[in-house]
Amino acid sequence: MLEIQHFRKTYLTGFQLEFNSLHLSKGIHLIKGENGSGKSTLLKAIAGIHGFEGDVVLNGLSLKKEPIAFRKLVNYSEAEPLFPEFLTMDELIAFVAKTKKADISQINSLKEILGIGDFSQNSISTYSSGMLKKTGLILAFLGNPSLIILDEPYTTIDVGSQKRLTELVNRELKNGVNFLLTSHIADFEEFFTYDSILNIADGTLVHCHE
Ligand SMILES: Nc1ncnc2c1ncn2[C@@H]1O[C@H](COP(=O)(O)OP(=O)(O)OP(=O)(O)O)[C@@H](O)[C@H]1O
Repeated sequence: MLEIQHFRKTYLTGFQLEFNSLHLSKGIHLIKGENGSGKSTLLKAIAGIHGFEGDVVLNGLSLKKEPIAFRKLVNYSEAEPLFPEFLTMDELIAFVAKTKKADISQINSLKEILGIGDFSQNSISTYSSGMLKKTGLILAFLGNPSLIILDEPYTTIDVGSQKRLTELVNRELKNGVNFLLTSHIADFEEFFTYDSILNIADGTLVHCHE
């Protein structure tokens, strides 16, 4: 499903993440690592959000050679999402739904699963951290992505929403969607049957088990 070749990302601060190759099969994969180890850095690179050396290939499509087609297949939810404060969730959803070709029934279903209610009509400036996270999560499921990247999806959302999010991920897995996740929650590894677990430490990435 996903191939990463000759990956290197260096920040001006001196932090570097580097590995030669990674192959992930279809399914769901977990990336673990201590604070500051580089999990978000890797996810943002795979999502095509920031530059890096090397290439990422999803279902045969190269991020470097076919960036627009690649990005159409990948959806991403940030660990701590930030959105323009003057917009409402509904306006953000409408914009992303258009680019991702999502229909109204999918939007309504995602809003119900995450317990949004009428809150989506309010401007983002009024949102709690949980509501901000839910906004990012809804955007990440819109359309028909091949890969959904969720960075710390369970942080800040309530227990009921966590449970329904787990059911949603499992449902989409059955529909053939692939997932790449990170989490700090201790019992998170029990939530899913992972196809592989990876660990980032000392500036590199290794498979823990498959
Ligand atoms: N835009 C940036 N510019 C410079 N350094 C950065 C930038 N983003 C991240 N870093 C640094 O890169 C390293 C890895 O950060 P990253 O956010 O990828 O870690 P993480 O594993 O996701 O951490 P956490 O578990 O705390 O979310 C850290 O040392 C961080 O300070």
